[in-house]
Formats: sequence, C-alpha cells, structure tokens
Amino acid sequence: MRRIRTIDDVLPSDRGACAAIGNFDGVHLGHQAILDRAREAAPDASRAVLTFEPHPREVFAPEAPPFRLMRPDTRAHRLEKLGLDLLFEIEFDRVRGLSPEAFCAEICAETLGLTHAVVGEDFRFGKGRAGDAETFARLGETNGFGVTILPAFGLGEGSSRVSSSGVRAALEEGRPRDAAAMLGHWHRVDGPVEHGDKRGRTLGYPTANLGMEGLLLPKLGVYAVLVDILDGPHAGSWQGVASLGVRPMFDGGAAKLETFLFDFDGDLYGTEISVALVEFLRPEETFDGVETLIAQMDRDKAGARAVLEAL
Ligand SMILES: Cc1cc2nc3c(=O)[nH]c(=O)nc-3n(C[C@H](O)[C@H](O)[C@H](O)COP(=O)(O)O)c2cc1C
Ligand SMILES: Nc1ncnc2c1ncn2[C@@H]1O[C@H](COP(=O)(O)OP(=O)(O)O)[C@@H](O)[C@H]1O
Repeated sequence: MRRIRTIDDVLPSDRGACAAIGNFDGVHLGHQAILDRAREAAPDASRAVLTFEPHPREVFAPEAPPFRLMRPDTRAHRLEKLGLDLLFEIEFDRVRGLSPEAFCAEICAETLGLTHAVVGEDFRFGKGRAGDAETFARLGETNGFGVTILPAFGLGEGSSRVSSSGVRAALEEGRPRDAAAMLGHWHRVDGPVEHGDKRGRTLGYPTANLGMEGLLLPKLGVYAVLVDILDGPHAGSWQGVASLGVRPMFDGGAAKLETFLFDFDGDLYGTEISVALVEFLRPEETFDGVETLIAQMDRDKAGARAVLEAL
C-alpha cells in the first residue's frame, strides 16, 4: 500500500483509483463493507481510501477530550492488511475551506484523478457540511468520476448501524466485547513500551506501559487482555491483565495502560506491543495499603486467566 500524506506527493501513477471517502476511525465492519463495495464498483481500478488529517473533529473541537480509536499509523496498518493499494491521508487544512463544487473539481478530479468514489448515505462534505451524498453523485457526473452511495451497514436484521461512535460508547461503558463485535476484531492499544516508576516489579507485577495520548480512554479499570509483542527477541502472543488508569494510590498522573504478561520474563522497554482489551474486570480503586492492592492484583490475575482460557 502506498501511503500519501500530503496532496503535494500525489504522482501521475496514483491517478485513476476508486476511493472510499471518510475518517475510517477504528476500521470497523461498516468501513470494511465499504471497501468491499469499492472493489465491486470498479474492479480494475486501484483501491484507495481518501481521509483527512487531523480528523476534522479534532480541528473543530480542539478542547474536547481525545476520541480517536486509533492513531494514523495504526489505521494505515489495518487498511494495508485489508489489501488497500493507496491511502490518501491528506491535510484537512487544504480542503476545509472548499465548497462541495471545489472539493469535487480540484481535489477528487484534478489532483487525485479518481475514476470512482464510494461514500455512505450519510456522507457530508464541503465547507459548512454543505454537500450530501446526492450532491456528491451529481458533482461526480460533472467531473467525470462515478459515485456509489452505500446504505448504512448494520449487524443483522433490525440492528442499528455500525459506527465509530457506537464503538466509542461501548468502550467508555466497559463493554469491549460489544466493541469487538462492531469492529470485527478486538480493540487494541499499541505503541512502544515506556518507562514508568519501576514500582511494578517491587509489587511482584512488572507492567509494560503504553501512553494513551491522543486516544479515546475506554472505561478506567482492570482488563483481561491479549498481548502481541511485535518486535524484538520476545515477539509473539501472550495473555495478561492490564490496568488502564491514573494510579490513584500512587502518582495519579496521565492515564496509562499498564500490562502484566503471564509467564513472561524479559526486557520490553522500547519494544512495540499491541494490547487487545477483552473483558472489563473492575474499576480502578484506592486500597488501604500495598498489601491489599497486591492481594487484589492476585485475584485480578486469576480472573483474567479464567476469562482468557474460556475464549
Ligand atoms: C492488575 C493490576 C491492577 C491494578 N489495580 C490498581 C488499582 O486498583 N489502583 C491503583 O492505584 N493502581 C492499580 N494498579 C497500578 C499499580 O498501582 C502500579 O502503578 C503499577 O502496577 C506499576 O507502576 P509502574 O509500571 O509505573 O512501575 C494496578 C496494576 C495492575 C497490573
Ligand atoms: N511479566 C512481565 N510483564 C510485563 N513486563 C515485564 C514482565 N517481566 C518483565 N517485564 C519488564 O519489566 C518492565 C516493567 O517493570 P516495572 O517495575 O513495572 O517498571 P516500569 O515502571 O518502568 O514499567 C517492563 O517494561 C518489561 O520490560
């Protein structure tokens, strides 16, 4: 997959693609359905996603708490695994002032040379969200590209549409399995293992820590998790128990995801890991002492093992 991060980098050979347009946060089953339809709509064209950075919501509500399900690199990685040829991840700043007419003419036709585009029926675009899917189809005709409008994708009959906001709500309410049903995969947090306060090992529970900067915070508390170590000598899959929280008993700083891996001993600092949230076990608490915390961590470990063995 070729990832293009500024419209200045579009090459003549990138033209002619069939592009699905949207934010693709989470790359959930609805997104995956759109990409399947993009292949059917233009089987001979290269398959692309057209998306914008930063996410428009981050631009319009910069003070709002982070809501993103994944960072751009993770999204790119997932889209690549789905067999995408091209990812146009273009600057939102360069399109935000454009009218629907200008977006279709200047970006879709002139700059990207799309042959076809696929959007959902609730698609809105252009300055002030002035254009809808029908406008887009009409402007496609004028500008020489085809448009397919897809109905909302739901899980089975009568169920509500799969959406990034539905996934966010499930995670914020501590329902990672419901999130996974909409995503088609576990919700994962990934990144390089960071240094912490070196307290974990003194408690008998060393934890591999990940920062949550820029990401939605699922419900704070303890989770049964599946861990992939992505590089280095320990690469492989592990089970574990993780605490997503602000450590009220200790520093109470920024939220981190701290994962204890079962039956593992080794150095993970700087290693890329990916932690899948499987089940919420309990909220984060303040205990009356370290001994009580350790006793609870022992129960958390047993609880997580039972959940993961039953998968
Ligand atoms: C399974 C598990 C449960 C935890 N539960 C709590 C908790 O309820 N309250 C709390 O303040 N910290 C909790 N922690 C976090 C620890 O207090 C501690 O900060 C962490 O394990 C080690 O921090 P470090 O990686 O910075 O050394 C938990 C950690 C784990 C692994
Ligand atoms: N079973 C394990 N689970 C998680 N990390 C482990 C484990 N065994 C060893 N480690 C290592 O120990 C480090 C965590 O130790 P800890 O005392 O919690 O320090 P820190 O506060 O820096 O995270 C991890 O980053 C990893 O390198």
